[in-house]
Amino acid sequence: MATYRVLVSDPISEKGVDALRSAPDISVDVKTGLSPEELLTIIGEYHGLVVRSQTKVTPEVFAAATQLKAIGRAGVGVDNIDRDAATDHGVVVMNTPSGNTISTAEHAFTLMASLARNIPQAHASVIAGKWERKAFQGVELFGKRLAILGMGRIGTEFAKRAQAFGIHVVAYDPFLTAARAQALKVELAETPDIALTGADLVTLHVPLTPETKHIINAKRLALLNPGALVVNCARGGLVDEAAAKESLDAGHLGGIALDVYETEPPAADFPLFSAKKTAFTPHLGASTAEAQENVGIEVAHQLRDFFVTGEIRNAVNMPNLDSRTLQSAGPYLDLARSLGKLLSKIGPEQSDKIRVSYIGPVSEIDTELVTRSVLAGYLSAAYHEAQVNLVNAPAIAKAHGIQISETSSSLATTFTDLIEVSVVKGGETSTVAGTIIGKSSRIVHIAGHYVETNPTGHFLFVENDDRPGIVGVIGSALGSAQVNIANMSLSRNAERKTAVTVIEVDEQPPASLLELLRTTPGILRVLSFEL
Ligand SMILES: NC(=O)C1=CN([C@@H]2O[C@H](COP(=O)(O)OP(=O)(O)OC[C@H]3O[C@@H](n4cnc5c(N)ncnc54)[C@H](O)[C@@H]3O)[C@@H](O)[C@H]2O)C=CC1
Ligand SMILES: O=C(O)C(=O)COP(=O)(O)O
Repeated sequence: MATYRVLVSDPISEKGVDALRSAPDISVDVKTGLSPEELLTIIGEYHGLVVRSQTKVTPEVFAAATQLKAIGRAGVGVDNIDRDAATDHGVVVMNTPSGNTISTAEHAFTLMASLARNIPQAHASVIAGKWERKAFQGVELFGKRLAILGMGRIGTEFAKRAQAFGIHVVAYDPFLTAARAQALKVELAETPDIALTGADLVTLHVPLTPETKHIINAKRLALLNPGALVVNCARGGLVDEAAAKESLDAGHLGGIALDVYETEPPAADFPLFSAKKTAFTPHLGASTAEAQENVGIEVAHQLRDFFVTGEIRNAVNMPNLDSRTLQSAGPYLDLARSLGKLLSKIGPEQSDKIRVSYIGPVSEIDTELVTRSVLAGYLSAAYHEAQVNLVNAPAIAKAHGIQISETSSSLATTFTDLIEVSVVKGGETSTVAGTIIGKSSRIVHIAGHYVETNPTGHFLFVENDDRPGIVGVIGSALGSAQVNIANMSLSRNAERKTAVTVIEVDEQPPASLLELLRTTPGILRVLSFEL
Protein backbone atom coordinates (compact mmCIF):
# COMPACT_ATOMS: atom_id res chain seq x y z
CA MET A 1 0.00 0.00 0.00
CA ALA A 2 1.51 3.31 -1.11
CA THR A 3 2.05 5.94 1.59
CA TYR A 4 0.67 8.80 -0.52
CA ARG A 5 -2.53 8.77 -2.54
CA VAL A 6 -2.98 11.35 -5.30
CA LEU A 7 -6.29 12.14 -7.00
CA VAL A 8 -6.18 13.55 -10.54
CA SER A 9 -9.59 15.20 -10.90
CA ASP A 10 -9.17 16.98 -14.26
CA PRO A 11 -7.75 15.43 -17.43
CA ILE A 12 -3.95 15.73 -17.68
CA SER A 13 -1.61 14.07 -20.18
CA GLU A 14 -1.01 10.31 -19.88
CA LYS A 15 2.71 11.02 -19.60
CA GLY A 16 2.00 13.14 -16.53
CA VAL A 17 -0.09 10.40 -14.93
CA ASP A 18 2.63 7.84 -15.74
CA ALA A 19 5.33 10.07 -14.23
CA LEU A 20 3.34 10.21 -10.99
CA ARG A 21 2.56 6.49 -11.02
CA SER A 22 6.22 5.58 -11.44
CA ALA A 23 7.19 7.51 -8.29
CA PRO A 24 7.97 5.34 -5.29
CA ASP A 25 5.27 5.24 -2.63
CA ILE A 26 2.63 7.16 -4.62
CA SER A 27 -0.61 5.66 -5.90
CA VAL A 28 -2.72 7.59 -8.39
CA ASP A 29 -6.47 7.60 -9.08
CA VAL A 30 -7.70 9.45 -12.15
CA LYS A 31 -11.34 10.42 -11.61
CA THR A 32 -12.39 13.29 -13.84
CA GLY A 33 -15.78 14.94 -14.16
CA LEU A 34 -16.65 14.47 -10.47
CA SER A 35 -19.58 16.49 -9.16
CA PRO A 36 -18.79 18.79 -6.19
CA GLU A 37 -20.62 16.32 -3.91
CA GLU A 38 -18.63 13.35 -5.25
CA LEU A 39 -15.37 15.24 -4.71
CA LEU A 40 -16.38 16.04 -1.11
CA THR A 41 -17.12 12.37 -0.47
CA ILE A 42 -13.74 11.04 -1.59
CA ILE A 43 -11.23 13.86 -1.02
CA GLY A 44 -10.56 12.78 2.59
CA GLU A 45 -8.70 9.71 1.28
CA TYR A 46 -6.05 11.71 -0.59
CA HIS A 47 -2.73 13.39 0.26
CA GLY A 48 -2.33 15.06 -3.14
CA LEU A 49 -4.69 16.53 -5.73
CA VAL A 50 -4.00 17.43 -9.37
CA VAL A 51 -6.40 19.83 -11.09
CA ARG A 52 -6.76 22.04 -14.14
CA SER A 53 -9.37 24.81 -14.21
CA GLN A 54 -12.50 22.67 -13.92
CA THR A 55 -12.30 21.32 -10.38
CA LYS A 56 -13.35 23.96 -7.86
CA VAL A 57 -11.34 23.52 -4.67
CA THR A 58 -13.56 25.36 -2.22
CA PRO A 59 -13.26 25.88 1.57
CA GLU A 60 -15.71 22.93 1.94
CA VAL A 61 -13.33 20.71 -0.02
CA PHE A 62 -10.43 21.73 2.24
CA ALA A 63 -12.52 21.04 5.35
CA ALA A 64 -13.21 17.51 4.08
CA ALA A 65 -9.61 16.97 2.87
CA THR A 66 -8.20 15.96 6.24
CA GLN A 67 -5.06 14.34 4.82
CA LEU A 68 -4.40 16.71 1.92
CA LYS A 69 -0.87 18.14 1.81
CA ALA A 70 -0.43 19.46 -1.73
CA ILE A 71 -2.36 20.56 -4.81
CA GLY A 72 -0.72 20.64 -8.21
CA ARG A 73 -2.35 22.90 -10.81
CA ALA A 74 -1.46 21.67 -14.31
CA GLY A 75 -1.58 25.18 -15.73
CA VAL A 76 -1.28 28.81 -14.63
CA GLY A 77 -4.48 30.26 -13.14
CA VAL A 78 -5.24 29.16 -9.59
CA ASP A 79 -8.47 31.12 -9.21
CA ASN A 80 -10.41 27.82 -8.99
CA ILE A 81 -8.53 27.02 -5.76
CA ASP A 82 -9.41 28.93 -2.59
CA ARG A 83 -5.92 30.04 -1.72
CA ASP A 84 -6.68 31.33 1.79
CA ALA A 85 -8.41 28.08 2.72
CA ALA A 86 -5.44 26.13 1.31
CA THR A 87 -3.02 28.17 3.43
CA ASP A 88 -5.14 27.88 6.58
CA HIS A 89 -5.25 24.11 6.16
CA GLY A 90 -1.48 23.95 5.56
CA VAL A 91 -1.90 22.72 1.97
CA VAL A 92 0.76 23.88 -0.46
CA VAL A 93 -0.55 24.95 -3.89
CA MET A 94 1.85 24.67 -6.83
CA ASN A 95 1.21 25.66 -10.45
CA THR A 96 3.18 25.18 -13.66
CA PRO A 97 3.68 28.76 -14.82
CA SER A 98 5.39 28.39 -18.18
CA GLY A 99 4.34 25.10 -19.80
CA ASN A 100 1.34 26.54 -21.64
CA THR A 101 2.62 30.06 -22.40
CA ILE A 102 3.25 29.55 -26.13
CA SER A 103 0.02 27.65 -26.74
CA THR A 104 -2.05 30.35 -25.05
CA ALA A 105 -0.28 33.20 -26.84
CA GLU A 106 -0.82 31.40 -30.16
CA HIS A 107 -4.50 30.82 -29.36
CA ALA A 108 -5.08 34.45 -28.42
CA PHE A 109 -3.31 35.63 -31.56
CA THR A 110 -5.31 33.20 -33.68
CA LEU A 111 -8.54 34.56 -32.18
CA MET A 112 -7.46 38.11 -33.02
CA ALA A 113 -6.63 37.21 -36.61
CA SER A 114 -9.89 35.24 -36.92
CA LEU A 115 -11.88 38.26 -35.75
CA ALA A 116 -10.09 40.59 -38.15
CA ARG A 117 -10.94 38.33 -41.12
CA ASN A 118 -14.39 37.06 -39.99
CA ILE A 119 -13.18 33.45 -40.10
CA PRO A 120 -15.89 31.89 -37.84
CA GLN A 121 -18.74 33.65 -39.72
CA ALA A 122 -17.27 32.96 -43.18
CA HIS A 123 -16.74 29.29 -42.30
CA ALA A 124 -20.34 28.92 -41.11
CA SER A 125 -21.57 30.63 -44.28
CA VAL A 126 -19.52 28.43 -46.64
CA ILE A 127 -20.64 25.18 -45.03
CA ALA A 128 -24.22 26.47 -45.18
CA GLY A 129 -23.77 26.47 -48.98
CA LYS A 130 -23.39 30.24 -49.36
CA TRP A 131 -20.69 32.25 -51.17
CA GLU A 132 -20.82 35.71 -49.53
CA ARG A 133 -17.48 37.32 -50.45
CA LYS A 134 -18.72 40.89 -49.90
CA ALA A 135 -20.24 40.25 -46.48
CA PHE A 136 -16.95 39.15 -44.95
CA GLN A 137 -14.52 41.85 -45.93
CA GLY A 138 -12.07 42.16 -43.04
CA VAL A 139 -9.31 44.48 -41.82
CA GLU A 140 -5.53 44.09 -41.84
CA LEU A 141 -3.64 43.76 -38.58
CA PHE A 142 -0.61 45.46 -40.15
CA GLY A 143 -0.01 49.00 -38.87
CA LYS A 144 -2.68 48.82 -36.16
CA ARG A 145 -2.24 49.95 -32.56
CA LEU A 146 -2.51 47.07 -30.07
CA ALA A 147 -2.98 47.46 -26.30
CA ILE A 148 -1.74 44.55 -24.21
CA LEU A 149 -2.89 44.53 -20.58
CA GLY A 150 -0.53 42.21 -18.67
CA MET A 151 3.02 41.83 -20.01
CA GLY A 152 3.89 38.60 -18.19
CA ARG A 153 4.77 35.39 -19.95
CA ILE A 154 1.82 35.20 -22.34
CA GLY A 155 1.55 38.95 -22.95
CA THR A 156 5.23 39.04 -23.91
CA GLU A 157 4.88 36.15 -26.37
CA PHE A 158 1.79 37.79 -27.85
CA ALA A 159 3.76 41.02 -28.34
CA LYS A 160 6.47 39.20 -30.32
CA ARG A 161 3.89 37.68 -32.67
CA ALA A 162 2.13 41.03 -33.08
CA GLN A 163 5.42 42.76 -33.93
CA ALA A 164 6.09 40.14 -36.60
CA PHE A 165 2.78 41.24 -38.16
CA GLY A 166 3.83 44.91 -38.16
CA ILE A 167 1.51 45.87 -35.28
CA HIS A 168 2.46 48.76 -32.95
CA VAL A 169 2.37 47.42 -29.38
CA VAL A 170 1.49 49.50 -26.30
CA ALA A 171 1.67 47.63 -22.99
CA TYR A 172 0.34 48.25 -19.51
CA ASP A 173 1.58 46.16 -16.59
CA PRO A 174 2.34 47.60 -13.14
CA PHE A 175 5.56 45.54 -13.06
CA LEU A 176 6.79 46.48 -16.53
CA THR A 177 9.86 48.71 -16.24
CA ALA A 178 10.91 51.25 -18.86
CA ALA A 179 14.10 49.24 -19.51
CA ARG A 180 12.16 46.01 -20.07
CA ALA A 181 9.64 47.79 -22.32
CA GLN A 182 12.53 49.17 -24.35
CA ALA A 183 14.13 45.74 -24.60
CA LEU A 184 10.82 44.30 -25.82
CA LYS A 185 10.38 47.25 -28.22
CA VAL A 186 6.94 48.08 -26.85
CA GLU A 187 5.52 51.45 -25.84
CA LEU A 188 5.06 51.57 -22.07
CA ALA A 189 1.71 52.97 -20.92
CA GLU A 190 1.51 54.37 -17.40
CA THR A 191 -2.14 53.39 -16.94
CA PRO A 192 -4.64 51.02 -18.59
CA ASP A 193 -6.53 54.08 -19.88
CA ILE A 194 -3.44 55.41 -21.67
CA ALA A 195 -2.85 51.98 -23.26
CA LEU A 196 -6.46 51.69 -24.41
CA THR A 197 -6.97 55.22 -25.72
CA GLY A 198 -6.96 55.04 -29.51
CA ALA A 199 -6.25 51.29 -29.61
CA ASP A 200 -7.50 49.25 -32.59
CA LEU A 201 -6.76 45.92 -30.98
CA VAL A 202 -6.80 44.80 -27.31
CA THR A 203 -5.64 41.58 -25.70
CA LEU A 204 -5.76 40.68 -22.00
CA HIS A 205 -3.14 38.61 -20.20
CA VAL A 206 -3.64 39.43 -16.51
CA PRO A 207 -4.84 37.18 -13.70
CA LEU A 208 -8.37 37.69 -12.39
CA THR A 209 -8.10 39.56 -9.07
CA PRO A 210 -10.34 42.11 -7.33
CA GLU A 211 -8.25 44.84 -9.10
CA THR A 212 -8.56 43.33 -12.57
CA LYS A 213 -12.26 42.38 -12.40
CA HIS A 214 -13.98 44.18 -15.32
CA ILE A 215 -10.69 45.81 -16.28
CA ILE A 216 -12.50 46.21 -19.62
CA ASN A 217 -15.72 48.07 -18.81
CA ALA A 218 -18.04 50.49 -20.62
CA LYS A 219 -15.82 53.51 -19.88
CA ARG A 220 -12.71 51.85 -21.21
CA LEU A 221 -14.45 50.43 -24.28
CA ALA A 222 -15.35 54.01 -25.14
CA LEU A 223 -11.61 54.90 -25.19
CA LEU A 224 -10.94 52.46 -28.05
CA ASN A 225 -10.99 53.45 -31.71
CA PRO A 226 -14.33 52.72 -33.42
CA GLY A 227 -14.24 49.20 -34.85
CA ALA A 228 -11.63 47.98 -32.32
CA LEU A 229 -11.30 44.25 -31.67
CA VAL A 230 -10.98 42.79 -28.15
CA VAL A 231 -9.61 39.35 -27.24
CA ASN A 232 -9.84 37.73 -23.83
CA CYS A 233 -7.91 34.50 -23.50
CA ALA A 234 -6.98 35.08 -19.84
CA ARG A 235 -9.93 34.84 -17.44
CA GLY A 236 -13.67 35.35 -17.54
CA GLY A 237 -14.58 38.36 -15.45
CA LEU A 238 -11.88 40.60 -16.91
CA VAL A 239 -14.36 41.87 -19.50
CA ASP A 240 -17.74 43.26 -18.49
CA GLU A 241 -19.66 41.06 -20.93
CA ALA A 242 -22.85 43.17 -20.78
CA ALA A 243 -20.90 46.36 -21.54
CA ALA A 244 -19.17 44.63 -24.46
CA LYS A 245 -22.55 43.58 -25.89
CA GLU A 246 -23.85 47.15 -25.62
CA SER A 247 -20.79 48.57 -27.31
CA LEU A 248 -21.02 46.00 -30.14
CA ASP A 249 -24.74 46.70 -30.60
CA ALA A 250 -24.05 50.44 -30.65
CA GLY A 251 -21.52 49.87 -33.44
CA HIS A 252 -18.51 51.19 -31.47
CA LEU A 253 -16.73 47.94 -30.64
CA GLY A 254 -15.84 46.14 -33.87
CA GLY A 255 -15.69 42.60 -32.50
CA ILE A 256 -14.89 40.43 -29.53
CA ALA A 257 -13.28 37.02 -29.16
CA LEU A 258 -13.54 35.06 -25.93
CA ASP A 259 -11.89 31.86 -24.77
CA VAL A 260 -12.95 32.39 -21.16
CA TYR A 261 -16.26 33.48 -19.59
CA GLU A 262 -17.57 34.82 -16.30
CA THR A 263 -19.53 31.57 -16.02
CA GLU A 264 -18.07 28.49 -17.68
CA PRO A 265 -19.67 27.09 -19.70
CA PRO A 266 -21.72 30.17 -20.65
CA ALA A 267 -25.51 29.77 -20.62
CA ALA A 268 -27.28 29.01 -23.91
CA ASP A 269 -28.73 32.55 -23.86
CA PHE A 270 -25.33 34.20 -23.28
CA PRO A 271 -26.00 37.74 -24.60
CA LEU A 272 -22.84 37.94 -26.73
CA PHE A 273 -23.91 34.87 -28.75
CA SER A 274 -26.42 37.07 -30.58
CA ALA A 275 -23.81 39.72 -31.48
CA LYS A 276 -22.40 39.65 -35.00
CA LYS A 277 -18.64 39.98 -35.02
CA THR A 278 -17.53 37.43 -32.45
CA ALA A 279 -15.35 34.34 -32.07
CA PHE A 280 -15.79 31.92 -29.19
CA THR A 281 -13.78 28.92 -28.00
CA PRO A 282 -14.42 26.77 -24.92
CA HIS A 283 -11.36 27.66 -22.76
CA LEU A 284 -8.92 26.11 -25.22
CA GLY A 285 -5.89 28.38 -24.66
CA ALA A 286 -3.79 25.62 -23.08
CA SER A 287 -5.37 22.76 -25.01
CA THR A 288 -2.56 21.61 -27.26
CA ALA A 289 -0.68 18.33 -27.16
CA GLU A 290 2.54 20.21 -26.38
CA ALA A 291 1.19 22.37 -23.56
CA GLN A 292 -0.62 19.49 -21.92
CA GLU A 293 2.45 17.32 -22.03
CA ASN A 294 4.56 20.15 -20.56
CA VAL A 295 2.23 20.98 -17.69
CA GLY A 296 1.20 17.35 -17.03
CA ILE A 297 4.79 16.16 -16.65
CA GLU A 298 5.84 19.27 -14.72
CA VAL A 299 3.01 18.99 -12.21
CA ALA A 300 3.71 15.27 -11.77
CA HIS A 301 7.38 15.93 -11.05
CA GLN A 302 6.53 18.71 -8.62
CA LEU A 303 4.12 16.52 -6.65
CA ARG A 304 6.49 13.55 -6.75
CA ASP A 305 9.36 15.67 -5.41
CA PHE A 306 7.12 17.18 -2.76
CA PHE A 307 6.18 13.76 -1.38
CA VAL A 308 9.52 12.03 -1.93
CA THR A 309 12.14 14.69 -1.06
CA GLY A 310 10.13 17.56 0.43
CA GLU A 311 10.97 19.98 -2.42
CA ILE A 312 8.46 22.71 -3.16
CA ARG A 313 8.60 24.36 -6.59
CA ASN A 314 6.27 27.00 -8.07
CA ALA A 315 4.32 27.35 -4.86
CA VAL A 316 1.77 30.15 -4.88
CA ASN A 317 1.10 30.25 -1.12
CA MET A 318 4.57 29.91 0.42
CA PRO A 319 8.22 30.49 -0.48
CA ASN A 320 9.80 27.81 -2.67
CA LEU A 321 11.94 25.06 -1.24
CA ASP A 322 13.72 23.71 -4.29
CA SER A 323 16.53 21.17 -4.03
CA ARG A 324 19.27 23.82 -3.66
CA THR A 325 17.33 25.73 -1.01
CA LEU A 326 16.49 22.48 0.73
CA GLN A 327 20.17 21.58 0.82
CA SER A 328 21.31 24.95 2.17
CA ALA A 329 18.33 25.66 4.44
CA GLY A 330 17.39 22.09 5.55
CA PRO A 331 19.65 21.89 8.64
CA TYR A 332 18.55 25.40 9.71
CA LEU A 333 14.89 24.44 9.33
CA ASP A 334 15.36 21.52 11.74
CA LEU A 335 17.34 23.64 14.21
CA ALA A 336 14.76 26.44 14.00
CA ARG A 337 11.89 24.06 14.73
CA SER A 338 13.73 22.81 17.84
CA LEU A 339 14.41 26.38 18.99
CA GLY A 340 10.72 27.20 18.64
CA LYS A 341 9.74 24.13 20.64
CA LEU A 342 12.37 24.88 23.28
CA LEU A 343 11.00 28.39 23.77
CA SER A 344 7.57 26.98 24.44
CA LYS A 345 9.09 24.92 27.28
CA ILE A 346 11.29 27.49 28.97
CA GLY A 347 9.52 30.74 28.08
CA PRO A 348 6.18 32.30 29.02
CA GLU A 349 3.24 30.01 28.31
CA GLN A 350 1.99 32.03 25.37
CA SER A 351 3.28 35.05 23.55
CA ASP A 352 2.57 38.50 22.11
CA LYS A 353 5.64 38.67 19.95
CA ILE A 354 8.31 36.43 18.48
CA ARG A 355 11.61 37.94 17.35
CA VAL A 356 14.04 36.01 15.19
CA SER A 357 17.58 37.27 14.51
CA TYR A 358 19.91 35.77 11.96
CA ILE A 359 23.58 36.50 12.48
CA GLY A 360 26.38 35.44 10.13
CA PRO A 361 26.11 33.41 6.87
CA VAL A 362 22.68 32.05 7.86
CA SER A 363 21.32 35.51 7.05
CA GLU A 364 22.06 34.84 3.37
CA ILE A 365 19.66 31.91 2.98
CA ASP A 366 15.87 32.28 2.64
CA THR A 367 15.25 33.24 6.25
CA GLU A 368 11.50 33.57 5.70
CA LEU A 369 11.38 29.77 5.53
CA VAL A 370 13.50 29.42 8.66
CA THR A 371 11.25 31.83 10.57
CA ARG A 372 8.25 29.75 9.45
CA SER A 373 9.98 26.71 10.93
CA VAL A 374 10.56 28.52 14.26
CA LEU A 375 6.85 29.37 14.33
CA ALA A 376 5.81 25.82 13.43
CA GLY A 377 7.90 24.43 16.30
CA TYR A 378 6.63 27.02 18.76
CA LEU A 379 2.95 26.81 17.80
CA SER A 380 2.89 23.01 17.78
CA ALA A 381 4.21 22.89 21.35
CA ALA A 382 2.86 26.10 22.96
CA TYR A 383 -0.58 26.16 21.33
CA HIS A 384 -0.95 22.42 20.56
CA GLU A 385 -1.48 23.21 16.90
CA ALA A 386 -1.10 19.66 15.59
CA GLN A 387 -1.54 20.59 11.91
CA VAL A 388 0.87 23.54 11.83
CA ASN A 389 3.50 23.44 9.07
CA LEU A 390 5.61 25.76 6.89
CA VAL A 391 2.54 26.72 4.83
CA ASN A 392 0.17 27.82 7.57
CA ALA A 393 2.53 28.82 10.43
CA PRO A 394 2.32 32.62 9.78
CA ALA A 395 -1.48 32.50 9.41
CA ILE A 396 -1.87 30.50 12.65
CA ALA A 397 0.51 32.86 14.50
CA LYS A 398 -1.55 35.80 13.25
CA ALA A 399 -4.77 34.12 14.38
CA HIS A 400 -3.26 33.85 17.89
CA GLY A 401 -2.37 37.56 17.78
CA ILE A 402 1.39 36.90 17.71
CA GLN A 403 3.51 39.55 16.00
CA ILE A 404 6.60 38.33 14.20
CA SER A 405 9.75 40.29 13.51
CA GLU A 406 12.92 39.23 11.77
CA THR A 407 16.35 40.87 11.67
CA SER A 408 19.45 39.80 9.79
CA SER A 409 23.09 40.71 10.10
CA SER A 410 25.96 39.21 8.19
CA LEU A 411 28.44 40.17 10.96
CA ALA A 412 29.27 37.07 12.96
CA THR A 413 29.73 37.31 16.75
CA THR A 414 30.96 34.53 19.09
CA PHE A 415 29.54 31.96 16.71
CA THR A 416 30.00 32.06 12.93
CA ASP A 417 26.30 31.40 12.50
CA LEU A 418 23.58 32.14 15.00
CA ILE A 419 19.79 31.92 15.04
CA GLU A 420 18.46 33.72 18.08
CA VAL A 421 14.77 33.52 18.96
CA SER A 422 12.93 35.47 21.65
CA VAL A 423 9.38 35.15 22.86
CA VAL A 424 7.86 38.22 24.48
CA LYS A 425 4.78 38.15 26.70
CA GLY A 426 3.94 41.34 28.58
CA GLY A 427 7.22 42.43 30.16
CA GLU A 428 8.75 38.95 30.08
CA THR A 429 11.23 37.91 27.37
CA SER A 430 12.86 34.51 26.92
CA THR A 431 15.63 33.90 24.45
CA VAL A 432 17.27 30.81 23.03
CA ALA A 433 19.85 30.48 20.26
CA GLY A 434 21.38 27.80 18.10
CA THR A 435 24.18 27.40 15.64
CA ILE A 436 25.51 24.99 13.06
CA ILE A 437 29.11 23.94 13.42
CA GLY A 438 30.25 21.93 10.41
CA LYS A 439 27.44 19.43 9.94
CA SER A 440 26.28 19.49 13.51
CA SER A 441 23.49 21.63 14.99
CA ARG A 442 23.80 22.87 18.53
CA ILE A 443 21.65 24.81 20.97
CA VAL A 444 24.08 27.29 22.51
CA HIS A 445 22.06 29.74 24.52
CA ILE A 446 19.10 29.20 26.85
CA ALA A 447 17.59 31.99 28.91
CA GLY A 448 20.79 33.92 29.58
CA HIS A 449 23.08 30.88 29.82
CA TYR A 450 25.64 29.59 27.33
CA VAL A 451 25.14 25.85 26.96
CA GLU A 452 26.03 23.28 24.35
CA THR A 453 23.55 20.59 23.53
CA ASN A 454 21.91 18.67 20.70
CA PRO A 455 18.71 20.16 19.27
CA THR A 456 16.69 16.91 19.48
CA GLY A 457 16.06 14.28 22.15
CA HIS A 458 14.74 14.02 25.73
CA PHE A 459 15.99 16.78 28.01
CA LEU A 460 16.06 17.64 31.66
CA PHE A 461 16.56 21.34 32.35
CA VAL A 462 17.48 22.30 35.91
CA GLU A 463 17.97 25.84 37.17
CA ASN A 464 19.53 26.13 40.61
CA ASP A 465 21.42 28.35 43.04
CA ASP A 466 25.08 28.38 42.08
CA ARG A 467 26.54 26.41 44.99
CA PRO A 468 28.49 23.17 45.43
CA GLY A 469 26.83 19.75 45.50
CA ILE A 470 23.81 20.29 43.25
CA VAL A 471 25.21 18.50 40.20
CA GLY A 472 26.04 15.54 42.43
CA VAL A 473 22.44 15.42 43.67
CA ILE A 474 21.10 15.50 40.12
CA GLY A 475 23.54 12.81 38.93
CA SER A 476 22.76 10.39 41.75
CA ALA A 477 18.98 11.00 41.45
CA LEU A 478 19.16 10.11 37.74
CA GLY A 479 21.30 7.07 38.49
CA SER A 480 18.84 5.78 41.10
CA ALA A 481 15.98 6.24 38.64
CA GLN A 482 17.96 4.26 35.99
CA VAL A 483 17.91 7.24 33.61
CA ASN A 484 21.02 7.28 31.44
CA ILE A 485 22.75 10.60 30.68
CA ALA A 486 23.71 11.08 27.02
CA ASN A 487 25.12 14.59 27.34
CA MET A 488 25.31 17.26 30.00
CA SER A 489 25.99 20.98 29.78
CA LEU A 490 26.54 23.23 32.76
CA SER A 491 26.48 26.98 32.78
CA ARG A 492 26.36 29.59 35.45
CA ASN A 493 25.38 33.18 35.48
CA ALA A 494 27.76 34.85 37.95
CA GLU A 495 25.66 38.01 38.13
CA ARG A 496 22.44 36.27 39.05
CA LYS A 497 24.25 33.57 41.06
CA THR A 498 22.23 30.90 39.29
CA ALA A 499 23.31 27.97 37.20
CA VAL A 500 21.56 25.79 34.67
CA THR A 501 22.18 22.18 33.82
CA VAL A 502 20.87 20.85 30.52
CA ILE A 503 20.96 17.08 30.49
CA GLU A 504 20.18 15.02 27.43
CA VAL A 505 18.81 11.70 28.63
CA ASP A 506 18.14 8.43 26.80
CA GLU A 507 14.60 8.10 28.09
CA GLN A 508 11.90 10.29 29.56
CA PRO A 509 12.60 10.77 33.29
CA PRO A 510 9.82 9.43 35.60
CA ALA A 511 7.55 11.90 37.45
CA SER A 512 8.95 10.72 40.82
CA LEU A 513 12.45 11.84 39.80
CA LEU A 514 11.20 15.26 38.75
CA GLU A 515 9.35 15.61 42.03
CA LEU A 516 12.47 14.64 44.01
CA LEU A 517 14.56 17.27 42.19
CA ARG A 518 11.89 19.95 42.56
CA THR A 519 11.86 19.50 46.33
CA THR A 520 15.66 19.53 46.64
CA PRO A 521 16.82 22.73 48.42
CA GLY A 522 18.68 25.07 46.04
CA ILE A 523 16.91 23.78 42.90
CA LEU A 524 14.71 26.55 41.51
CA ARG A 525 13.19 25.02 38.37
CA VAL A 526 13.03 21.55 36.82
CA LEU A 527 11.66 20.94 33.35
CA SER A 528 11.50 17.75 31.35
CA PHE A 529 10.74 17.88 27.64
CA GLU A 530 11.35 16.35 24.26
CA LEU A 531 12.58 18.34 21.25
N1 LIG B 1 -7.17 30.51 -21.68
C1 LIG B 1 -6.34 29.65 -21.16
O1 LIG B 1 -6.46 28.45 -21.35
C2 LIG B 1 -5.20 30.14 -20.35
C3 LIG B 1 -5.31 31.29 -19.61
N2 LIG B 1 -4.25 31.71 -18.85
C4 LIG B 1 -4.42 32.93 -18.07
O2 LIG B 1 -3.59 33.94 -18.61
C5 LIG B 1 -3.23 34.86 -17.59
C6 LIG B 1 -1.79 35.30 -17.74
O3 LIG B 1 -0.92 34.19 -17.70
P1 LIG B 1 0.66 34.37 -17.70
O4 LIG B 1 1.07 35.36 -18.71
O5 LIG B 1 1.24 33.01 -17.78
O6 LIG B 1 0.87 34.96 -16.26
P2 LIG B 1 2.05 35.88 -15.74
O7 LIG B 1 1.99 35.85 -14.27
O8 LIG B 1 3.33 35.54 -16.41
O9 LIG B 1 1.61 37.34 -16.23
C7 LIG B 1 0.57 38.06 -15.68
C8 LIG B 1 0.96 39.51 -15.73
O10 LIG B 1 -0.15 40.29 -15.34
C9 LIG B 1 0.37 41.42 -14.67
N3 LIG B 1 -0.68 42.08 -13.92
C10 LIG B 1 -1.16 41.79 -12.69
N4 LIG B 1 -2.12 42.66 -12.36
C11 LIG B 1 -2.24 43.54 -13.39
C12 LIG B 1 -3.06 44.66 -13.64
N5 LIG B 1 -3.94 45.06 -12.74
N6 LIG B 1 -2.92 45.30 -14.82
C13 LIG B 1 -2.02 44.89 -15.73
N7 LIG B 1 -1.19 43.83 -15.55
C14 LIG B 1 -1.32 43.17 -14.39
C15 LIG B 1 1.49 40.87 -13.83
O11 LIG B 1 2.39 41.86 -13.45
C16 LIG B 1 2.10 39.87 -14.79
O12 LIG B 1 3.17 40.43 -15.50
C17 LIG B 1 -3.54 34.15 -16.29
O13 LIG B 1 -4.69 34.71 -15.73
C18 LIG B 1 -3.87 32.75 -16.67
O14 LIG B 1 -4.81 32.16 -15.85
C19 LIG B 1 -3.07 31.06 -18.82
C20 LIG B 1 -2.91 29.91 -19.55
C21 LIG B 1 -3.98 29.34 -20.33
O1 LIG C 1 -3.47 27.59 -17.25
C1 LIG C 1 -4.48 28.28 -17.18
O2 LIG C 1 -4.59 29.29 -16.48
C2 LIG C 1 -5.66 27.90 -17.95
O3 LIG C 1 -6.62 28.65 -17.97
C3 LIG C 1 -5.71 26.62 -18.63
O4 LIG C 1 -6.84 25.98 -18.15
P1 LIG C 1 -7.05 24.41 -18.39
O5 LIG C 1 -5.89 23.73 -17.74
O6 LIG C 1 -7.02 24.19 -19.87
O7 LIG C 1 -8.34 24.08 -17.77
